[in-house]
Order: sequence, then C-alpha cells, then structure tokens
Amino acid sequence: MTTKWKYTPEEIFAAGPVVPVLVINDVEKAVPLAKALMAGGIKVLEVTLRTPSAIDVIKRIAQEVPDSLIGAGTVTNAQQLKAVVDAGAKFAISPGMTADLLKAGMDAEIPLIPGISSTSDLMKGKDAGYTHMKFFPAEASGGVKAIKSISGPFPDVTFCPTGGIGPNNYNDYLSLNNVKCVGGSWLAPDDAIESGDWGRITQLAKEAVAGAKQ
Ligand SMILES: O=C(O)C(=O)C[C@H](O)[C@H](O)COP(=O)(O)O
Repeated sequence: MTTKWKYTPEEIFAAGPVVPVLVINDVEKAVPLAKALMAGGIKVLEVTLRTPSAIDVIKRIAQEVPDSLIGAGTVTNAQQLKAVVDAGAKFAISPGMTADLLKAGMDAEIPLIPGISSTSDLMKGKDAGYTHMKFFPAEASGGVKAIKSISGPFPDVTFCPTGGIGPNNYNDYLSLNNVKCVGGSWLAPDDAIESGDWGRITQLAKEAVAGAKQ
C-alpha cells in the first residue's frame, strides 16, 4: 500500500505507551499543557474535537511543540479529517467508523486510527486496509477479556484501547500482545488544566510512563 504518511500507525502506537485524551476549551492552555505532558515523557497527544477551539488547539501545538506527535481525536467524518490535516495533526483517531471515513482515511495525508467495539466493525476496518484500531469504549465493551478473545481470530490487528482506563488498570491492557498503547483522560484532569497546574500533569505523565509494563 502506498501512502503519503510521514508516520505509520505502528510508529504512532510505538511512541506511546500512554496517550492522553485531551479536552481543551481555552486555546491559551494548549501549548503549556502539551509541554507539561512532554516534560513527563509523553510524546503522543490526542486532542479531541469536542470543543469549538479544538482545531486552533491542534494548530498551536503543531506549530509550537513540533516534537510532539499531535493527533486529533473524535474525528467522525471526512470533513473533520480534512480539517485536522489542514491544522497540522500528524494522525487522526476516531471513536468509531463509517464507510466514508474509512475510505477518506486511506486517501489522507495522515494515518487514521478507526475505532471499533465489535468484531464486525473490526472486519470492516480490516477489509478497508486497517490493522491499527482504537478499541472504544474499552471497559464498557468487555475490556481486557474482550481484547484477549479477539486476538484469537484476529491476531494481526493491534489496538489502542480507550475509555474507562486509568492508573489502576492500564497495565492489564498493556500486558496484552495485541495492545501497544492505551488512551485516557486521567493524564490531564479538567481541574488541573483549568487551574494551569502543569506540575501535577507532568507528575501524572511521569508516573504513567515509569509504571508502564511494555
Ligand atoms: O472523544 C473521543 O473521541 C473518544 O473516543 C472518547 C475518549 O477517548 C474517552 O472519553 C476517554 O475516556 P476516559 O479516559 O474514560 O475519560
């Protein structure tokens, strides 16, 4: 397969193992937050398109924190995929998939990580050429047991589980052969972003990176 990607999904997953899922309202918080996470040893960031400022946040981080692997989350359609490419995102990740999004992802300049929580969606993703997928919502969809079972019939698909994952269970996921990274909002709590407590965010990142079984 020929793509225009600068990074492959393998490289993005390997740059984990923890991916903070970021919900940023205030664009002025974007760069200090990204730097706080980087200072804690985290390189891959997922900025969700859940706030009106998300596209500007991605632009800022892409420009001012160029060493980060800045990705866009909650990308649910082809228009959003185009918008995040234009903003400078290095990858896109989705909680789910549609036929349109899967097709747009294969033609895009950055890799798309589609989301699944069922084997049927996994098969649709595979048919469209994808081998790296988000498993969402991880805990609510069967968690570690589900992902372990899926590895039987589908040993060639690798996951980044997200949803309900935190310091107490992230290593249960990282211990699985078919999981290379996990995502979660625990690394950047809303109140710490709100108050600009960057030291706390760096500390959370350091603990998560140091404690990760790989
Ligand atoms: O916005 C998206 O695109 C999502 O897929 C949802 C997020 O990944 C989860 O909401 C994070 O889950 P928590 O770590 O349990 O807070």
